[in-house]
Amino acid sequence: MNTESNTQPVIEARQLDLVFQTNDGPVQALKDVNLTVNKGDFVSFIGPSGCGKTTFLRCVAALETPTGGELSVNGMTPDEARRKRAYGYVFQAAGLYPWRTIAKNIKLPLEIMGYSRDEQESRVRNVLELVDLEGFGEKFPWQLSGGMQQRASIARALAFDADILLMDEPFGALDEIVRDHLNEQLLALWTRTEKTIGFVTHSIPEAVYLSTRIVVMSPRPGRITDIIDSPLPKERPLDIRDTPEFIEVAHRVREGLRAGHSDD
Ligand SMILES: Nc1ncnc2c1ncn2[C@@H]1O[C@H](COP(=O)(O)OP(=O)(O)OP(=O)(O)O)[C@@H](O)[C@H]1O
Repeated sequence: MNTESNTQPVIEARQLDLVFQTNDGPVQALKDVNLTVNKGDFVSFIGPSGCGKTTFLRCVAALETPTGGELSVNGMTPDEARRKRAYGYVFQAAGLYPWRTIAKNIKLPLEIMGYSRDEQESRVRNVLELVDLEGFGEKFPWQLSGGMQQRASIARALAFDADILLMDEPFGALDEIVRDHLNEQLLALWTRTEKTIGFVTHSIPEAVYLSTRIVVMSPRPGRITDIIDSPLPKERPLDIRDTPEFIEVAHRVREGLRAGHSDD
């Protein structure tokens, strides 16, 4: 693999702050967040509820505006990056329209953007194949299992072929066996497409299994307590979770989470 492409910054946050003004006073959701995500990284954000994981992802997607510091996405402001369709966003709930088929759900943003019919068709075929849902385009969301719906929503996020994929706890609501399977498929997709992925999770094994870097966060105010570069190889069968290397990384994440708590 080309190591140069690995050090090309895609997301850069410097001294990022975000304070929400609420009726109960200001809430500091992010404080002094410094992070560089390089091209092709798989970065997980882990931390207790309220530590700012979603807020950080939403800042990258220009859905929130930081109140301090700097943030760039592909060398642009998040707003510019959004206009250039630099990323796809996957939410915790699949969020598919029940009255549209899977193919038509994936097509919707492409229709809005004015892609030709042929282009829409070929993109839908492509992304359905990427998430292993060939042949399901004409089904309605309710005809698919929860895991398949989530894969369809990943397909929709991939339809623009953006090189960044932002995923906010996409598998949080699924049972462990389905989640394991989706984790394997997501890794295969990441290897195949070389996308840069930002992934929010509450699960230590999920973060360690998937990531090249793990960002451990703590709440009140939301900040980064540790950034772990994973020593695990890119090729990861599920049973890598039983190896000493995996257990050691998981241990460090747990320590980071504990350290964040003791500062409360
Ligand atoms: N629009 C908003 N207005 C006011 N406060 C907000 C808003 N969005 C988030 N917050 C607050 O900012 C903090 C960070 O929230 P955020 O959702 O980013 O945390 P999180 O780590 O993603 O949590 P979870 O794991 O529960 O999803 C929390 O204290 C939350 O209540």
